[in-house]
Amino acid sequence: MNNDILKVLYSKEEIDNACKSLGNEISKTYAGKTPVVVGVLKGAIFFMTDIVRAVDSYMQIDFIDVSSYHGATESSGTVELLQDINTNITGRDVLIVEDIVDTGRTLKFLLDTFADRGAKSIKVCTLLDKPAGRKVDVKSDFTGFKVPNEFVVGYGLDYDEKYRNLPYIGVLKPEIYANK
Ligand SMILES: O=P(O)(O)OC[C@H]1O[C@H](OP(=O)(O)OP(=O)(O)O)[C@H](O)[C@@H]1O
Ligand code: HPA
Repeated sequence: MNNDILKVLYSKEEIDNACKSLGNEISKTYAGKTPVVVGVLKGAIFFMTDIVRAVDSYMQIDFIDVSSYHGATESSGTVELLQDINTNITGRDVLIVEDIVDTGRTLKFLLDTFADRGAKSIKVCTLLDKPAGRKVDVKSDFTGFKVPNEFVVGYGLDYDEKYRNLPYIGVLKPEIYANK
């Protein structure tokens, strides 16, 4: 599996450090509050479990499962809601935890959905931001790393459902997806 990786962008140690520093920022922002922290499945699974443990604040956690890539390196353009949260977020402070913001379509869908439900505030924490991929105008409040315009995998991020279990984030060799 490691042979499919062109280069490592962020090691496990760099990711751990980013989680610590984001956790400190988030703790300050939510001091005295009890946000609902929503992890976006499946990509954000590992980041979510690391980030919530780095935050010193009362919180509720929940998960939402959305999908738009379907085995490709380009967004299908349509965000499908596969599984909703169980928490009533009306009047609540919501923190969305994402692995990556690329076109921004997934995040826009989530921001609109949670705003329609009457969230008191909505903030976004993403490990990776790929500004060159943006198709819709959305922004993250807490960002780990800005990544170049390349398809990245590992630490939850997949290509065709593979590579999520890599402990680091790397760039996939183009021949892996070119031959599909
Ligand atoms: O900014 P965007 O272009 O919308 O891309 C970002 C989204 O794409 C990926 O999810 P995907 O749809 O691949 O589902 P997954 O998390 O289950 O892999 C990723 O986990 C983000 O949620
Ligand atoms: O670069 C990426 N890698 C994996 N999943 C993604 N979803 C959006 N962009 C990416």
